[in-house]
Amino acid sequence: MAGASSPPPTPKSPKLQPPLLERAKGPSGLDKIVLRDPRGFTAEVRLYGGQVTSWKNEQGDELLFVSSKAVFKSPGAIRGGIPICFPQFGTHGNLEKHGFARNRLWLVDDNPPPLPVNSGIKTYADLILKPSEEDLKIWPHRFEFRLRVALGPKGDLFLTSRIRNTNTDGKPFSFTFAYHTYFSVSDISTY
Ligand SMILES: O=P(O)(O)OC[C@H]1O[C@@H](O)[C@H](O)[C@@H](O)[C@@H]1O
Repeated sequence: MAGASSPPPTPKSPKLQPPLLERAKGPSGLDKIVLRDPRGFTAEVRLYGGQVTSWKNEQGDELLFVSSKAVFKSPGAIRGGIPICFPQFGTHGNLEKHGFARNRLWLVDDNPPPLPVNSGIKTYADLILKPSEEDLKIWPHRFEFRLRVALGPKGDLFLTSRIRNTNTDGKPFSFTFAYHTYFSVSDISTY
């Protein structure tokens, strides 16, 4: 029809090539996603905790620390990598230390709302955490926590967190949050 204009296309994130993203099993049989960048960097994110537990450069050097005694199953938290402290950091509230997100099973987010496209990012994975009915008993706020883990063009690791209030009554809530990074160091005595 003359004069009609169609809406601009919604920007789409680049589609992942299957070899770059792989679902795999961790030491305790838990699902993890392995991200492989064509340039040789890799990262692993576990559904348990939405926790990044490995980040390697193109030489295969591990950049994160994970304790050899780490336990990868409920109800504990994985000691190492990048635990996500939410909805409480440390003991700043009445919840268990560092909140419960780090010891919940996250899901793969198959349909995340778009994020600004960074053309240098070829590999990323999206996870989502929503509270269970049990969680709502200890923290009565409905939310969607979306996490994108991405490898950038120089091997940088990008974590993008989006937390949405889905309370049906629109009631606001506050929270504290941290990426509790455990970086690998060659000699702790020099730090
Ligand atoms: O021992 P958690 O509960 O995994 O917490 C990890 C660390 O969290 C930090 O905030 C504390 O200062 C450390 O003492 C603690 O080791």
